[in-house]
Amino acid sequence: MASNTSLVATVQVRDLVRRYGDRTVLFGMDLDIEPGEFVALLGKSGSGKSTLLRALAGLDHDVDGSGELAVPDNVSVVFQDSRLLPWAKVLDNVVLGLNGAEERGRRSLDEVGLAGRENAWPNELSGGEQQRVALARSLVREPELLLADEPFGALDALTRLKMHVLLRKLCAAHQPAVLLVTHDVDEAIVLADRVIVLDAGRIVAEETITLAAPRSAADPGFAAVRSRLLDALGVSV
Ligand SMILES: Nc1ncnc2c1ncn2[C@@H]1O[C@H](COP(=O)(O)OP(=O)(O)OP(=O)(O)O)[C@@H](O)[C@H]1O
Repeated sequence: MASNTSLVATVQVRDLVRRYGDRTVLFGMDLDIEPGEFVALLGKSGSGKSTLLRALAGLDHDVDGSGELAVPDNVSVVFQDSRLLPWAKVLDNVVLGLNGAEERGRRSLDEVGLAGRENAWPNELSGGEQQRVALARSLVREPELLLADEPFGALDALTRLKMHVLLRKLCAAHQPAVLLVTHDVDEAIVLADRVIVLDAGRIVAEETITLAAPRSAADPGFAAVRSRLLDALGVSV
């Protein structure tokens, strides 16, 4: 018998307006993110990307605005800096606030390639390793929605590429819906199912990425998507 259950979007944003004082930075935004969908958000500096992410994370109590937001209860956020507690060891950072989750925490550390580092202090890890811990801390909570604000922005190019591979693997395993804020057009194309371009608080372009895996910048299809996105960003090459 055919099922008539319809897919309910994990994120529903309707007519979202956000203002700092008398300055409007999001102008009536609409956005749906489906379960397990990976959406990347591109935009120039100041276009409103972090404001949108903070609204979805419920971290924007200081901002005026209106509109409707539906997000799941179980949301994890990863920022550019890992925000690990310096006085807690790696495993304790991962399972902070979760009772009896040590075994799950160990498995998460294993998944991000940090088995054996459970008892290290955060300052004994490289920047890339600290971001791996931040990912483990998010994913151990099995979020329905993962919000990531430039999570690889502070990493060197090689580490960033390794983190792309890791994030794809983790998303395939855990299937959260993802909203990734990034300045990096290639990162967006490599990782996302859909890329959205924001300009001055409005969505000005959207691309569904259908390139076959592994996605390579050498692929002509990749170059075509990149060129359209750069156009939308107002960058001529
Ligand atoms: N707390 C705040 N008070 C006043 N204005 C703010 C505040 N936070 C952000 N803004 C302004 O809102 C606009 C959008 O900021 P937002 O941080 O969302 O942009 P962004 O696209 O994430 O930029 P970036 O890529 O540089 O991080 C910017 O012009 C910024 O100056």
